[in-house]
Amino acid sequence: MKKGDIFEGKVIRTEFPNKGIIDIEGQKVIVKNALEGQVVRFSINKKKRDKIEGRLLEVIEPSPIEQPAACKHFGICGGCRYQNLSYEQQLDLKKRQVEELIEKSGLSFAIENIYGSPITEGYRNKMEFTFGDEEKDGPLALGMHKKNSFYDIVTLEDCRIVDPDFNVLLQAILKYFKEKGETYFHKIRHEGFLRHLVMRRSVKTGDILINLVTTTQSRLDESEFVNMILSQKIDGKVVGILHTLNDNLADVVQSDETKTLYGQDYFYEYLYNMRFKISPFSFFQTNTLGAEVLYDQVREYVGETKDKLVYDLYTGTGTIAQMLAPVASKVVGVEIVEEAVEAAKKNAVDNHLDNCEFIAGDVLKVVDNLTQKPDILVLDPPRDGIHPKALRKIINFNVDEMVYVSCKPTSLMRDLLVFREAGYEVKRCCLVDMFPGTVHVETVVLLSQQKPDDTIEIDLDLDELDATSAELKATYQEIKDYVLKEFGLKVSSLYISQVKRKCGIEVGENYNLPKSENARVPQCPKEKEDAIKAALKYFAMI
Ligand SMILES: C[S@@+](CC[C@H](N)C(=O)[O-])C[C@H]1O[C@@H](n2cnc3c(N)ncnc32)[C@H](O)[C@@H]1O
Repeated sequence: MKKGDIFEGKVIRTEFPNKGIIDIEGQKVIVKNALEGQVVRFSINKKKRDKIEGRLLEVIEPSPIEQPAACKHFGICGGCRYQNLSYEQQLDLKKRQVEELIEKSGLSFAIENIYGSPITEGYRNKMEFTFGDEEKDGPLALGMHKKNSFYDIVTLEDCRIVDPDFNVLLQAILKYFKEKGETYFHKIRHEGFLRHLVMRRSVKTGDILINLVTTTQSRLDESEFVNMILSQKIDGKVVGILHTLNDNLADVVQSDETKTLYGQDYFYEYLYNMRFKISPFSFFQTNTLGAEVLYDQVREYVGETKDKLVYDLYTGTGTIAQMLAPVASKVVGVEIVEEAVEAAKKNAVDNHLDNCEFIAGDVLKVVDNLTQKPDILVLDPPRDGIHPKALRKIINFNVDEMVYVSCKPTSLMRDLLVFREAGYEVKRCCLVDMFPGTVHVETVVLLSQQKPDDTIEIDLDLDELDATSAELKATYQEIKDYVLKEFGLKVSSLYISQVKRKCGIEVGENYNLPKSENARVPQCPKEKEDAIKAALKYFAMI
């Protein structure tokens, strides 16, 4: 098998996020965007020692789980990859993908559930559209990057995941600039005017904030642009029109200067009847109704907060912090975007919360100054996860429990391995699908520090436990002694019981039952599990 060779094969599974796996002559080939069950033609485009990648050329046979996509741009637009699956199939696939990642990472915990988004279309409250051309030197386009393309843009006439108002406004703005013969900013030549169009809309009020991002290479007729937008027939209400000037070379929305052309430079969104002021550059969950599902899970995993000090690291506009504040002693939020911190402070005042503190800065540095040990930590970092040095400092807080919210399962797994090294185990985990139609999924985990006294509340009557088991060959003490001698590890009876059950050895019904409903049941770490399994093998029990 060499670069350029063409093959046909059936996709055996789709790994996170959208990697089709095909077995060719016993070798695993990764073909991006190929869906499990499809028969595809592909060419080999990368071959490294342990990794072969193919480029999808054609779907020869559809997958039995596929259905016609509702979106007319599906297959061309690089935005959504799972529009051709029923919502149930999407949820099932995302759950299986994360389960596979857990196993591949050598971690062992179960996903309790995957919670779906309350709405699966028009759920996005924010979208960043890009100006460009549909193909080289084609007419002006405004929309999303085409699938696998860095340059070409597909003009979106009817994007299914944004509010219909966005589609109307997008068309009107594109028409306006086309008629003016305006240019888009060319990423190679660094010439041109139009860069991005960012729209945000409150799901609860219908208020819309529009931000046009351009270079300074041309001039915008501000009042004409504003009047054109205000004359559009939409359901919501445009409350602010902004113009951001950005002459940076990087293809991201950032600001050298932002002018308010009309109305205000913020809007409000509501979560749990609390009001949040959202400014143009501050983070806010893009699926408002989905965010409430996500935060319900965060709240459940955080548990009892009465009289407790909570740190909400990577707090954005302070949503999680303010959701927990009414039932906590104090909440401290840390966020790198100053504008978001200002909004968070204002939000806390508006929501009549006087026990929230928000600190602007990098978590990596700010935690050095947080001398008080929190009772609970909530972590909701950006896609790349937690900076390794920040992770160390977070572990040094030595809290009993942490809730980690992640929008990228692969970076979460990397961070969980570090937490495990430091003695934290995943006690609970669930997924929340905030992004229907796309490959993304949000993961929430509850991490618990394993301590010897965690076992105090466990009801263990060892005599009763296995006395009836025909397979009983070694006592718990003999297993413990063996593991200590051979592996230098101390293991509890609870862990032995857990591993025995995993290995299919009958144990008494009473083992591992906590006395109270809220009692924590620590799970045997992988290293100890392996050692116990070795002992069970030694005593010929498995
Ligand atoms: C996934 S968002 C979570 C925000 C918030 N928890 C929410 O649910 O709306 C991650 C946030 O972390 C912020 N951030 C990124 N890097 C950071 C850093 N090094 N220190 C502090 N905040 C950071 C981002 O600006 C963003 O607001």
